[in-house]
Amino acid sequence: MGMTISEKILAKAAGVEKASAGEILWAKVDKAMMDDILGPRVEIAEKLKSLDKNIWNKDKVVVISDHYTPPANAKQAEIVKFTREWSAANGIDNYYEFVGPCHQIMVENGHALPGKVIVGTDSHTCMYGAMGAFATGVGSTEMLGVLVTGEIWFKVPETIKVVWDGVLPKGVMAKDVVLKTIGDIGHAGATYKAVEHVGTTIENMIMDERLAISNMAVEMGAKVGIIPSDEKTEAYLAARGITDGYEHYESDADAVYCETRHYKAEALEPVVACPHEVDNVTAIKNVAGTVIHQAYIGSCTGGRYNDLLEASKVLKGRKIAKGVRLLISPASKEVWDACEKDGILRMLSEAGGTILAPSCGACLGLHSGAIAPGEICISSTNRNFLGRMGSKDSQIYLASPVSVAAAAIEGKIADPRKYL
Ligand SMILES: CC(C)[C@H](C(=O)O)[C@@H](O)C(=O)O
Ligand code: SF4
Repeated sequence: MGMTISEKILAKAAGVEKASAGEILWAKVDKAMMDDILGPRVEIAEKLKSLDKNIWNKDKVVVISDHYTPPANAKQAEIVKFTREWSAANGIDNYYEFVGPCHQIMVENGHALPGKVIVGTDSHTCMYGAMGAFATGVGSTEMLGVLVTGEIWFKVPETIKVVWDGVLPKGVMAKDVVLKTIGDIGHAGATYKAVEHVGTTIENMIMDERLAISNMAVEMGAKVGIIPSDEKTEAYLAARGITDGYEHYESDADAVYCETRHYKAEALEPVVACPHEVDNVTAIKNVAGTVIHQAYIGSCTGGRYNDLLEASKVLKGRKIAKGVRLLISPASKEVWDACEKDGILRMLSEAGGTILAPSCGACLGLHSGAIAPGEICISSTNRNFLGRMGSKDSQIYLASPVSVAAAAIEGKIADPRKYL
């Protein structure tokens, strides 16, 4: 009986020949990521000191201040200062701040490589599954164990295989693919499972699109959301000067899956996740005309170069509706710079968009872009829980960047395909 990609990566990390779903094993961690909100807080630092232990391998630790940058108040500034100083005092060279959400920074800087085991103090660490890594979010206490031992235990997850074949229609993006998948599997339907995304639709996706898919694995309860790495992954890494130090894995033809789902890309139309659950998914045509007050394009889910590029194609030569706010937060400084160089930010701004700093910001209502009571926001982010982006008396529709852009033009939820 063959192995799935997850079983293979975990077997390698545990130093064993074979691993099967359900087994418990201790895996060596290749990279440990901590963000400013759940990372090296005072408790972790105090505990580490009291254990009088050193960090197992400082080169394998990455710390990123992203949820509280730019700080909205003194408290947030203090947390960023503590995170910065803790990282310096502990010899963590891989420290980043004010450059955007942690997951985009991890991928852009080559900290998420194929075949690796990566854990992070953020639930969307699963995003690196798009690079062919076994990557998952952990709590601060588990991270403390990793910092000291360099290892963590896993129950090898069963795998759900999700096959998307065919060519996506114009105006339909990876975000529609993953929302449709989550809508069908349910927000807890993949709890503690690995979801493996394969098929010609996925193979033909650029990395920016694959990252959006793996980013949302946790929104169906999954441990990881893996896409087998390939020549596109290699090219993405080579463009960043990384040509070795990783290995490709793919599932065996006779690997065992607990479930397999098949989808035809041509049948997919633009969808939204309606308030207040990510799996409350329906076709845009069923909610078209819903008035919106804010349109948001940003976050580690939907703020990448391709997201802003596709949104700019919808908005090119057009203006957003009077009374609507279109906020755009590039997923990183690198994305900002590239979009500025290519005139994309200018185009979005001329359409009436407001460009915000690369940050977690509005995605979880921490600062720039929070929404008021009674307001409705359509957003390219990954969560629409009650109060997620601000007031508990507001509503969030999750959609692709082109659907967000179309809604900004009309001031109400609209099908993006008419603008392309
Ligand atoms: C870190 C934490 C506050 C949270 C997560 O773990 O995902 C946040 O990033 C989010 O998107 O809800
Ligand atoms: S951008 Fe949003 S989803 Fe991503 S890490 Fe930040 S808060 Fe979490």
